[in-house]
Amino acid sequence: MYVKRALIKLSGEALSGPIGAGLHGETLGTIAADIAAAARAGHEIAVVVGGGNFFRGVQGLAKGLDRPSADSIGMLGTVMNALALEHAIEAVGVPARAMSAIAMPALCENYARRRALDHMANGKVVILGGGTGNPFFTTDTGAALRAAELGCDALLKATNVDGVYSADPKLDASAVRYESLTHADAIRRDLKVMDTAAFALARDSGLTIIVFSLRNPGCISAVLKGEGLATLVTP
Ligand SMILES: Nc1ncnc2c1ncn2[C@@H]1O[C@H](COP(=O)(O)OP(=O)(O)OP(=O)(O)O)[C@@H](O)[C@H]1O
Ligand SMILES: O=c1ccn([C@@H]2O[C@H](COP(=O)(O)O)[C@@H](O)[C@H]2O)c(=O)[nH]1
Repeated sequence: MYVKRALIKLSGEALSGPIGAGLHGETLGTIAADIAAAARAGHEIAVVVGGGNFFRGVQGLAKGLDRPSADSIGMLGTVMNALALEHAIEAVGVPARAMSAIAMPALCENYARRRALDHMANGKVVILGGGTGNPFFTTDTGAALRAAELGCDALLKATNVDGVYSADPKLDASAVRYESLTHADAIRRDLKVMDTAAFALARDSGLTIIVFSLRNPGCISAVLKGEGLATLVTP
């Protein structure tokens, strides 16, 4: 499917490239160039960034933090990624605006739906940090929420696997890849590529999810044109 207005959920872990944690400059540059090319080609783009390359709430729980504190640290990690991506996209000549669900006005704009829509209409790539702004959620759910409220044509989940499998392909070599499935299938089979809340919100909003790997340069532009290897999760 051709996607004019897209919400791209970018895995934080993918931004760490071969170093496995934090930010890998070359990987960040490659992804930013791909997003910039898509914006130049006329796609309206909002990006929700994950934070797995810096911190996930579960890591904090293991250190004895309570869930809200641990999740707050995780959300801060996503804002760090948003600022890095904003800079990398602007460095290749496309205007971008980082917006945070948690107010930190010295660093970036607060997220506001109408303002984000204005930026997109004016050709800016909007990068959304802070997830939903609430603990007990993930950036996948944040991505489904923003995709619905910004009227996006699809949610692109850009990650480190090339689609949705019958089980986690990193843990089960016999897992079978789906070309397409429904949100209800994904929830019923408890497929962990996204959390259940994200699948349910996408289902209730009639939002198609496209899951694909970030491994190949140019993959985001290709998927937006309806090309490339991906799994479609449809209503
Ligand atoms: N059924 C499945 N099909 C495909 N991938 C699956 C499945 N079950 C679990 N996974 C795993 O889901 C992961 C995708 O999550 P991703 O890396 O995008 O994490 P995230 O939490 O959304 O982002 P971050 O890296 O920022 O934490 C893959 O690493 C993959 O191994
Ligand atoms: O709405 C949200 C989004 C995220 N968090 C916390 O941030 C980390 C990193 O996000 P990922 O989706 O795993 O990339 C997550 O583990 C949560 O701890 C949040 O609290 N609320």
